[in-house]
Amino acid sequence: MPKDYNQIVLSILEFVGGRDNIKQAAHCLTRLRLVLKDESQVNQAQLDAIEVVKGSFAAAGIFQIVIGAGEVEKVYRQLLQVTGLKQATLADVKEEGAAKLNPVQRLVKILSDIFMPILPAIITAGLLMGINNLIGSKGLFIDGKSLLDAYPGLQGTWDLINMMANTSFVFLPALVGWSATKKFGGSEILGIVMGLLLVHPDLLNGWAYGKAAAGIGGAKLPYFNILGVFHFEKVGYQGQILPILIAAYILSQVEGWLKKRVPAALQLLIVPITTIVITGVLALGIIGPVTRSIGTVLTSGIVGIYEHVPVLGALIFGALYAPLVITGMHHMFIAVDLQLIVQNGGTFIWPMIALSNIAQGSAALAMFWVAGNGKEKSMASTAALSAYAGITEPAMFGVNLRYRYPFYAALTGSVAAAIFITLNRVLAPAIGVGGLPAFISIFPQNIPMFLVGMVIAVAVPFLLTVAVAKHRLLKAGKQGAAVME
Ligand SMILES: OC[C@H]1O[C@H](O[C@H]2O[C@H](CO)[C@@H](O)[C@H](O)[C@H]2O)[C@H](O)[C@@H](O)[C@@H]1O
Repeated sequence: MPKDYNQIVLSILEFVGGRDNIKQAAHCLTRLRLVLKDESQVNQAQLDAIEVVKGSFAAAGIFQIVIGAGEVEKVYRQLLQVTGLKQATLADVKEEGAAKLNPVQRLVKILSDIFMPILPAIITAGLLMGINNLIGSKGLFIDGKSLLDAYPGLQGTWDLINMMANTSFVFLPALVGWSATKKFGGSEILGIVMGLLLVHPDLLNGWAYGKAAAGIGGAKLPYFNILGVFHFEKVGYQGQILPILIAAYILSQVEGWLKKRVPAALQLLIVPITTIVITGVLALGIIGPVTRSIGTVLTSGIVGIYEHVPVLGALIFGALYAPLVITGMHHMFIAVDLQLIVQNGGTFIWPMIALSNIAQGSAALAMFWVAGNGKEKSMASTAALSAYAGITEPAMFGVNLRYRYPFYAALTGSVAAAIFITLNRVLAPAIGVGGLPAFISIFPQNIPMFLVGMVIAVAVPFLLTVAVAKHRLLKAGKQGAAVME
């Protein structure tokens, strides 16, 4: 029987507090996103019981109703018709939602919004680095030798892959500069220039900073001497994110301030050059050195937790990462990962992220195994595949959260795997695909322990989910329905 979308919309309206409680409405691929005046008016139990609703939650100031791909547009169209609300874009709704956040939530959201667009570049680097690791590691395929030692003809290919892999890391400030100025409302091209300035070849390469600062082997820090009055370090910020984040914010402010004051006819002549010179001097003279020190302190703090209370850290992260993905704020961890890679030589966070994603995939796979009907089965298999490739939303919203127990099983597996790899000091030199291919982006000497972690992340959620499903079947004595309740 065809669905009555008019009735569905009327029910949704009733349980979100009526038409008057909705400020704005948009939709994404699977969810209806509402900015509500008062979220306490929502009757969530009744809302979730509506035929097409697969779940609902509030995150980042937006009330999200999971409906599913294809169907959500129909509900949205009907909602606009019934309520007379104006069509809004996701960006409009996000902006409106952000106004409701507290300062910490807002900061997390800003970081997430900045790092999400550069993810493809970073993952490409992680995958290429992984391939290079495999070719260059001794004893991985041949006793005491790397593939490179055994087949020297691979050297040229290895060098080329290495260069491609490094590119996003060496020029990371330019990527962040683009994304951050975009977020802060400045000119993206000036953000890119500012990022490139911070890694200019005339500056001492940032990777050599420690050696030069400590005077190892007679190395010295070079300085800019500005008219004999100011002296500041002539050092680059390769792979660093804090200096460009702050510089991009200041650049956007300076540019915005100037644009409001300089007559339109003179703007191109005056605004970009003044913006770049002011921000460039501040970036190299103050922001860079200060944020380098802040970065060192923050990294030491995170590494300190990892060193002193590894189990607690892994437990919290393993359990909270997936819920954070639900809110969409998880991309801020890219910033933490990058900071750890540059200052700690590797990240212990991203390997846990990959295992958390795998755990969600395995719970969905178990639902595929136990699901009775064709539609549920196909949904669960597609969702599991997607999570194994690093994208967990279909598994979480489409399967695991709908039935809850697979989600808890996935969290249990994620925690167990996170504790295991943390105790075994698994580190990654880069961020790769956070799913089954993740192992190639782990330091070669840590790959065996990471693979054990992967087995845990696959087996625990799968077995737990199947066990609970079978238990429900036994209790209910009928196929399908009990599993899917
Ligand atoms: O943090 C690096 C990872 O980023 C992506 O995964 C994360 O975002 C996905 C989309 O929101 C989400 O489904 C996943 O659970 C998050 O870990 C990327 O897909 C991963 O490959 C990458 O390692």
